[in-house]
Parts: sequence; structure tokens; C-alpha cells
Amino acid sequence: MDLRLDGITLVYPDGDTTLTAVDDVGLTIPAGTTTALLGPSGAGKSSLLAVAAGLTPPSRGTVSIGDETVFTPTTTVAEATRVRLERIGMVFQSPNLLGSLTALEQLELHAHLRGHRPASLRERSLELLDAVGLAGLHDRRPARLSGGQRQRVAIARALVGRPQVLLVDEPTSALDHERGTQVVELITGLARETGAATLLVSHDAATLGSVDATVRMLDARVEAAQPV
Ligand SMILES: Nc1ncnc2c1ncn2[C@@H]1O[C@H](COP(=O)(O)OP(=O)(O)OP(=O)(O)O)[C@@H](O)[C@H]1O
Repeated sequence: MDLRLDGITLVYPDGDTTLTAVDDVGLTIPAGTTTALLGPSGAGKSSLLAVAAGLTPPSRGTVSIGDETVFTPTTTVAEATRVRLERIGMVFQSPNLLGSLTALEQLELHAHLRGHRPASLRERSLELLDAVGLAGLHDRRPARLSGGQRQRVAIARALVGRPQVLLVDEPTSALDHERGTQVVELITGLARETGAATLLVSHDAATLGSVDATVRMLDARVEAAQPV
């Protein structure tokens, strides 16, 4: 399903005044495609991602998945959490893995906590770990994985609940150029295969050869989407 942001504005209180972090942003990400969000520090990229994830309610505007409006200025925390758990996968800058769990267990626990408990969960998790290039490393704990491998576990984990939307914040910041490019290729390929509408924040335009579109943010606003 498509992800649609309509007229998103996010205003933070800032002492006696306010700061507009996102200013009337509209963006559509078709199902199965990846849009990269670029722009200088402070442009509003993480703020827009937080609104798309339902972590922060917009001050104005709506977020829709398919035909359904899921986040508005009045969406409750409980409702936003439900939508996020059921429909949205997230990959953060840091993989945030649990030190005592194997790669496979990271995926299984994540799915359990979200209420996804199909009989085939183990197979699905193994398949995803294979898809991210970790065949044979399912039993490794994070301490025995490289930084790039940990990031791949986090990507597989985000997809285990078959999310309709995938939101990715700076997945390559800890990786060298070649590995960063590979991780973006992996995300765009998985988005295509799973149909997830994917929004990926990046600082590093050189790693984005495989994305379907790029959007540049500047001073809280976006320029028109550019197909690459
Ligand atoms: N919780 C907050 N309260 C107040 N202001 C905030 C908050 N979070 C972000 N801001 C401000 O909103 C603006 C946009 O910040 P944001 O983190 O979205 O930018 P960014 O493009 O993601 O930057 P970076 O690339 O450095 O992560 C900045 O001016 C920032 O200082």
C-alpha cells in the first residue's frame, strides 16, 4: 500500500516561541518503492520520519497508508502505537539489538512482541536472515557480528512482521561507502519484494544509486521528488 503524507506541519515549542521543524510537506511513496530523504542537519528529516511513524503527532496534516488515514493531530498514543506495531517497520541509525539473543531470536522476539505468531515464524525469520546475506550466522549473538551484519539483522527484524511501510533512519552512517551502498541496495530490493512503501533518511547521496526517488529537505520544506 502507498504511504501518503498530506500537508504535514510539525511545530515544537521553543522557549517563549515555537520552531517549525516540518512545514506543509506532502509526499507519496508508492508501495514497493524506496524514497530517500536528503538534506542538511536540522532540515527536519528525523522530525518528518517521526510523524510518518506515528511517534510524534503532526501539528497539522495527515498520514495515510493505502486508503486509510492513520495519523492526524488528534490520534491517541494508543492508536498510533497499534498502527505502528501492525503496519510499520523501523530501522534506526543504531541496530539496537539485544546482546543476549542470537540473530534468529532477535527476529522471533520482535514478531512475538508485535503479536505476529504464525506457525511459520521460524522459517520466515530464517528466510529473511538469508535474504539479508546472513545465511549460516543465525545462531550468532551481536558481539560476534560486524557492524554491517548487525545492521542487516535490524533490517531483517523490521520486515519480519510484513509491514506495509518501512521507515529507515540513516542506516549507513556507521558503514563505509561500499557497505553503505550494499545496505541501501538490500533495503530497496526487499521493499520491492515485500511491497513495503519505504522512506529512508540519509546523509550520504553517494550510497543511493538503487533508490526509486530522492527528496531533498531544506528549512523544514521539501523540494519536489526527483526520480533517480
Ligand atoms: N524535540 C524537539 N524539540 C524542539 N525542537 C526540536 C526537537 N527535535 C528537533 N527539533 C528541531 O527541529 C529542527 C529539525 O530537526 P530534525 O532533527 O528533524 O532535523 P534533521 O534534518 O533530521 O537533522 P539531522 O540530519 O542533524 O538529524 C531542528 O531545528 C531541531 O533543532
